[in-house]
Amino acid sequence: MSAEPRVGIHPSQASLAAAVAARLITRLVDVQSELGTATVVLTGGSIGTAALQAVAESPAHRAVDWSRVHFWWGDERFLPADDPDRNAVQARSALLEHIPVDPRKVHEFGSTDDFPDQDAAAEDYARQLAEVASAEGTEGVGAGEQDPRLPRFDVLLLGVGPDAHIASLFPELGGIRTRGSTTVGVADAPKPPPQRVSLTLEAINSAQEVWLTVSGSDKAGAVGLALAGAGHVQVPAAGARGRLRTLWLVDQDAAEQLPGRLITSDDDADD
Ligand SMILES: O=C(O)[C@H](O)[C@@H](O)[C@H](O)[C@H](O)COP(=O)(O)O
Repeated sequence: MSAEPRVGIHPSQASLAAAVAARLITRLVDVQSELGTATVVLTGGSIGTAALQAVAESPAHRAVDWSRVHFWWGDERFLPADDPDRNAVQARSALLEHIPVDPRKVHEFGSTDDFPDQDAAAEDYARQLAEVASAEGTEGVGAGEQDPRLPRFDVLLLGVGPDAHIASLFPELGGIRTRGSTTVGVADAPKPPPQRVSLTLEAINSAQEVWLTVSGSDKAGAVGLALAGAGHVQVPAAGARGRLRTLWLVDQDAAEQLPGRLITSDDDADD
């Protein structure tokens, strides 16, 4: 089971980041009231980081019990643990250092400090995912049968590159074609640094809700192609689907080449 994409358009990058933050807070509160613990998968990139900063700045974030939120990442740059280009380092300074997280629930990808290469870091992340999944069991799972190798992802955030990559799954490369594993090491990413680790498309698509957050006219072609139904090997963003909801949250500039039938305001994105 997977959900057809819905699109919400925002006037500017700042209003998009604020809207993603407000949605995320609301979703986490809702999941916590139903299940106790909630799980979010974070993304790197400009809008992903701006949204985390907007969560930190929103007084509403106090409604979330952050000690009962699990944080995972969709991908990571394979660099030293404290490198400022790591998605996790950026997420820490944008949000995680400002809220009372439980450090045992913050699951960063391994770094060059601890692993000889990106494949070893990817294997370790798959092991961590499976371990948390087995501790979680199948209680309170949402739409569809839960993959035993993966915890329940309530919201999975993705950025989209101008080439339509998501996480570190780039067009036509090995990562986007990977089947049968939940994570993958990437050796040849066209966006620096070349060495990265990523969830696979099958892991991404196990999420209850997938939100693709996109800003800027350099992404308009990628958004247009993905929503016009392109194939996921050429246009990885086209393949991202949540089980319950697939939301494209974009700003006006990124929406320039959207197929007309998909143009709605953000208020309609949930209909
Ligand atoms: O490591 C990364 O770079 C990201 O995880 C990547 O998938 C990112 O989200 C997109 O490239 C969009 O990035 P921007 O919003 O900065 O263009």
